[in-house]
Amino acid sequence: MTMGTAAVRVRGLWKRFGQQVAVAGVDLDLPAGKFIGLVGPNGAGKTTTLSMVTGLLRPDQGSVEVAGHDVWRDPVAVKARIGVLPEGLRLFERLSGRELLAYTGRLRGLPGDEVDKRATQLLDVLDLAGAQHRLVVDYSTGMRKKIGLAAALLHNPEVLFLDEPFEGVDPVSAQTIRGVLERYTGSGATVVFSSHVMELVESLCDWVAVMAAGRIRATGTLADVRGDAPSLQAAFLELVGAGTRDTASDLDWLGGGTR
Ligand SMILES: Nc1ncnc2c1ncn2[C@@H]1O[C@H](COP(=O)(O)OP(=O)(O)OP(=O)(O)O)[C@@H](O)[C@H]1O
Repeated sequence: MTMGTAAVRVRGLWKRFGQQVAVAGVDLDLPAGKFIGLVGPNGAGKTTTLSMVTGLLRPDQGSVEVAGHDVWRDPVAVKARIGVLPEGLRLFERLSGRELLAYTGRLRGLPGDEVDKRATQLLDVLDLAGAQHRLVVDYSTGMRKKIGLAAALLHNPEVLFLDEPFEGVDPVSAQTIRGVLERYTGSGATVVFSSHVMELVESLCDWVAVMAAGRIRATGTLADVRGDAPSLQAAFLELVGAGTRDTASDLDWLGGGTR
């Protein structure tokens, strides 16, 4: 894939769960080689969108292309080119971290010695070398994110999708993950990650898509989306119209007063 082409191209994407419309007609072009943040409040539809984009959830309507291939017509081509760290990551709990990477690498069709080499480096960079022979079931939340990230990177994907990768991760591990991702995008790969933490997106991303109530509300470079607002957070609150409600008056019983 050449620079300048879209890493992800979404057209007319819809998903309903019963009465609930989770994704309401999303169109999105995400440029290759960027660090991209998909931001929005809880329930905006980020996870549902990423699940459909990565071939984990079938859309009601619409199309998705990743790295030039249609996700639903050509799933094998797409899955070979992407890495995914899903929300609520499920791992093989009774494997050690090292075994999990070995298994993932072989599933990806990599030769055994290459898997060993890459696994050793990833475990080292992600500060998991000391825990590599412990079972995944005994890993902490942050360690699980890191081993999940290692598994998603092992085959050197063109596009990496991360759903809330920093949730439950301590600042030191977050810095480590960040370093790995920056190096990876620096080499021309694309990272798409979802988050509701604006400061994080602002400090990491060069491109953002703002989502609310199942729709894309703004998309573009960080500077474009931020506009004249002092921060992405402020721009975001303006976009989704959440800055005006006086929440304090709704909770007048909270603190002090009657119990
Ligand atoms: N499997 C499901 N069944 C029913 N409703 C669902 C399902 N998955 C998502 N939803 C609903 O769709 C909407 C979008 O959810 P989604 O998880 O995509 O949001 P999100 O932006 O990822 O939120 P968060 O930041 O809280 O993870 C929500 O109203 C949610 O309740």
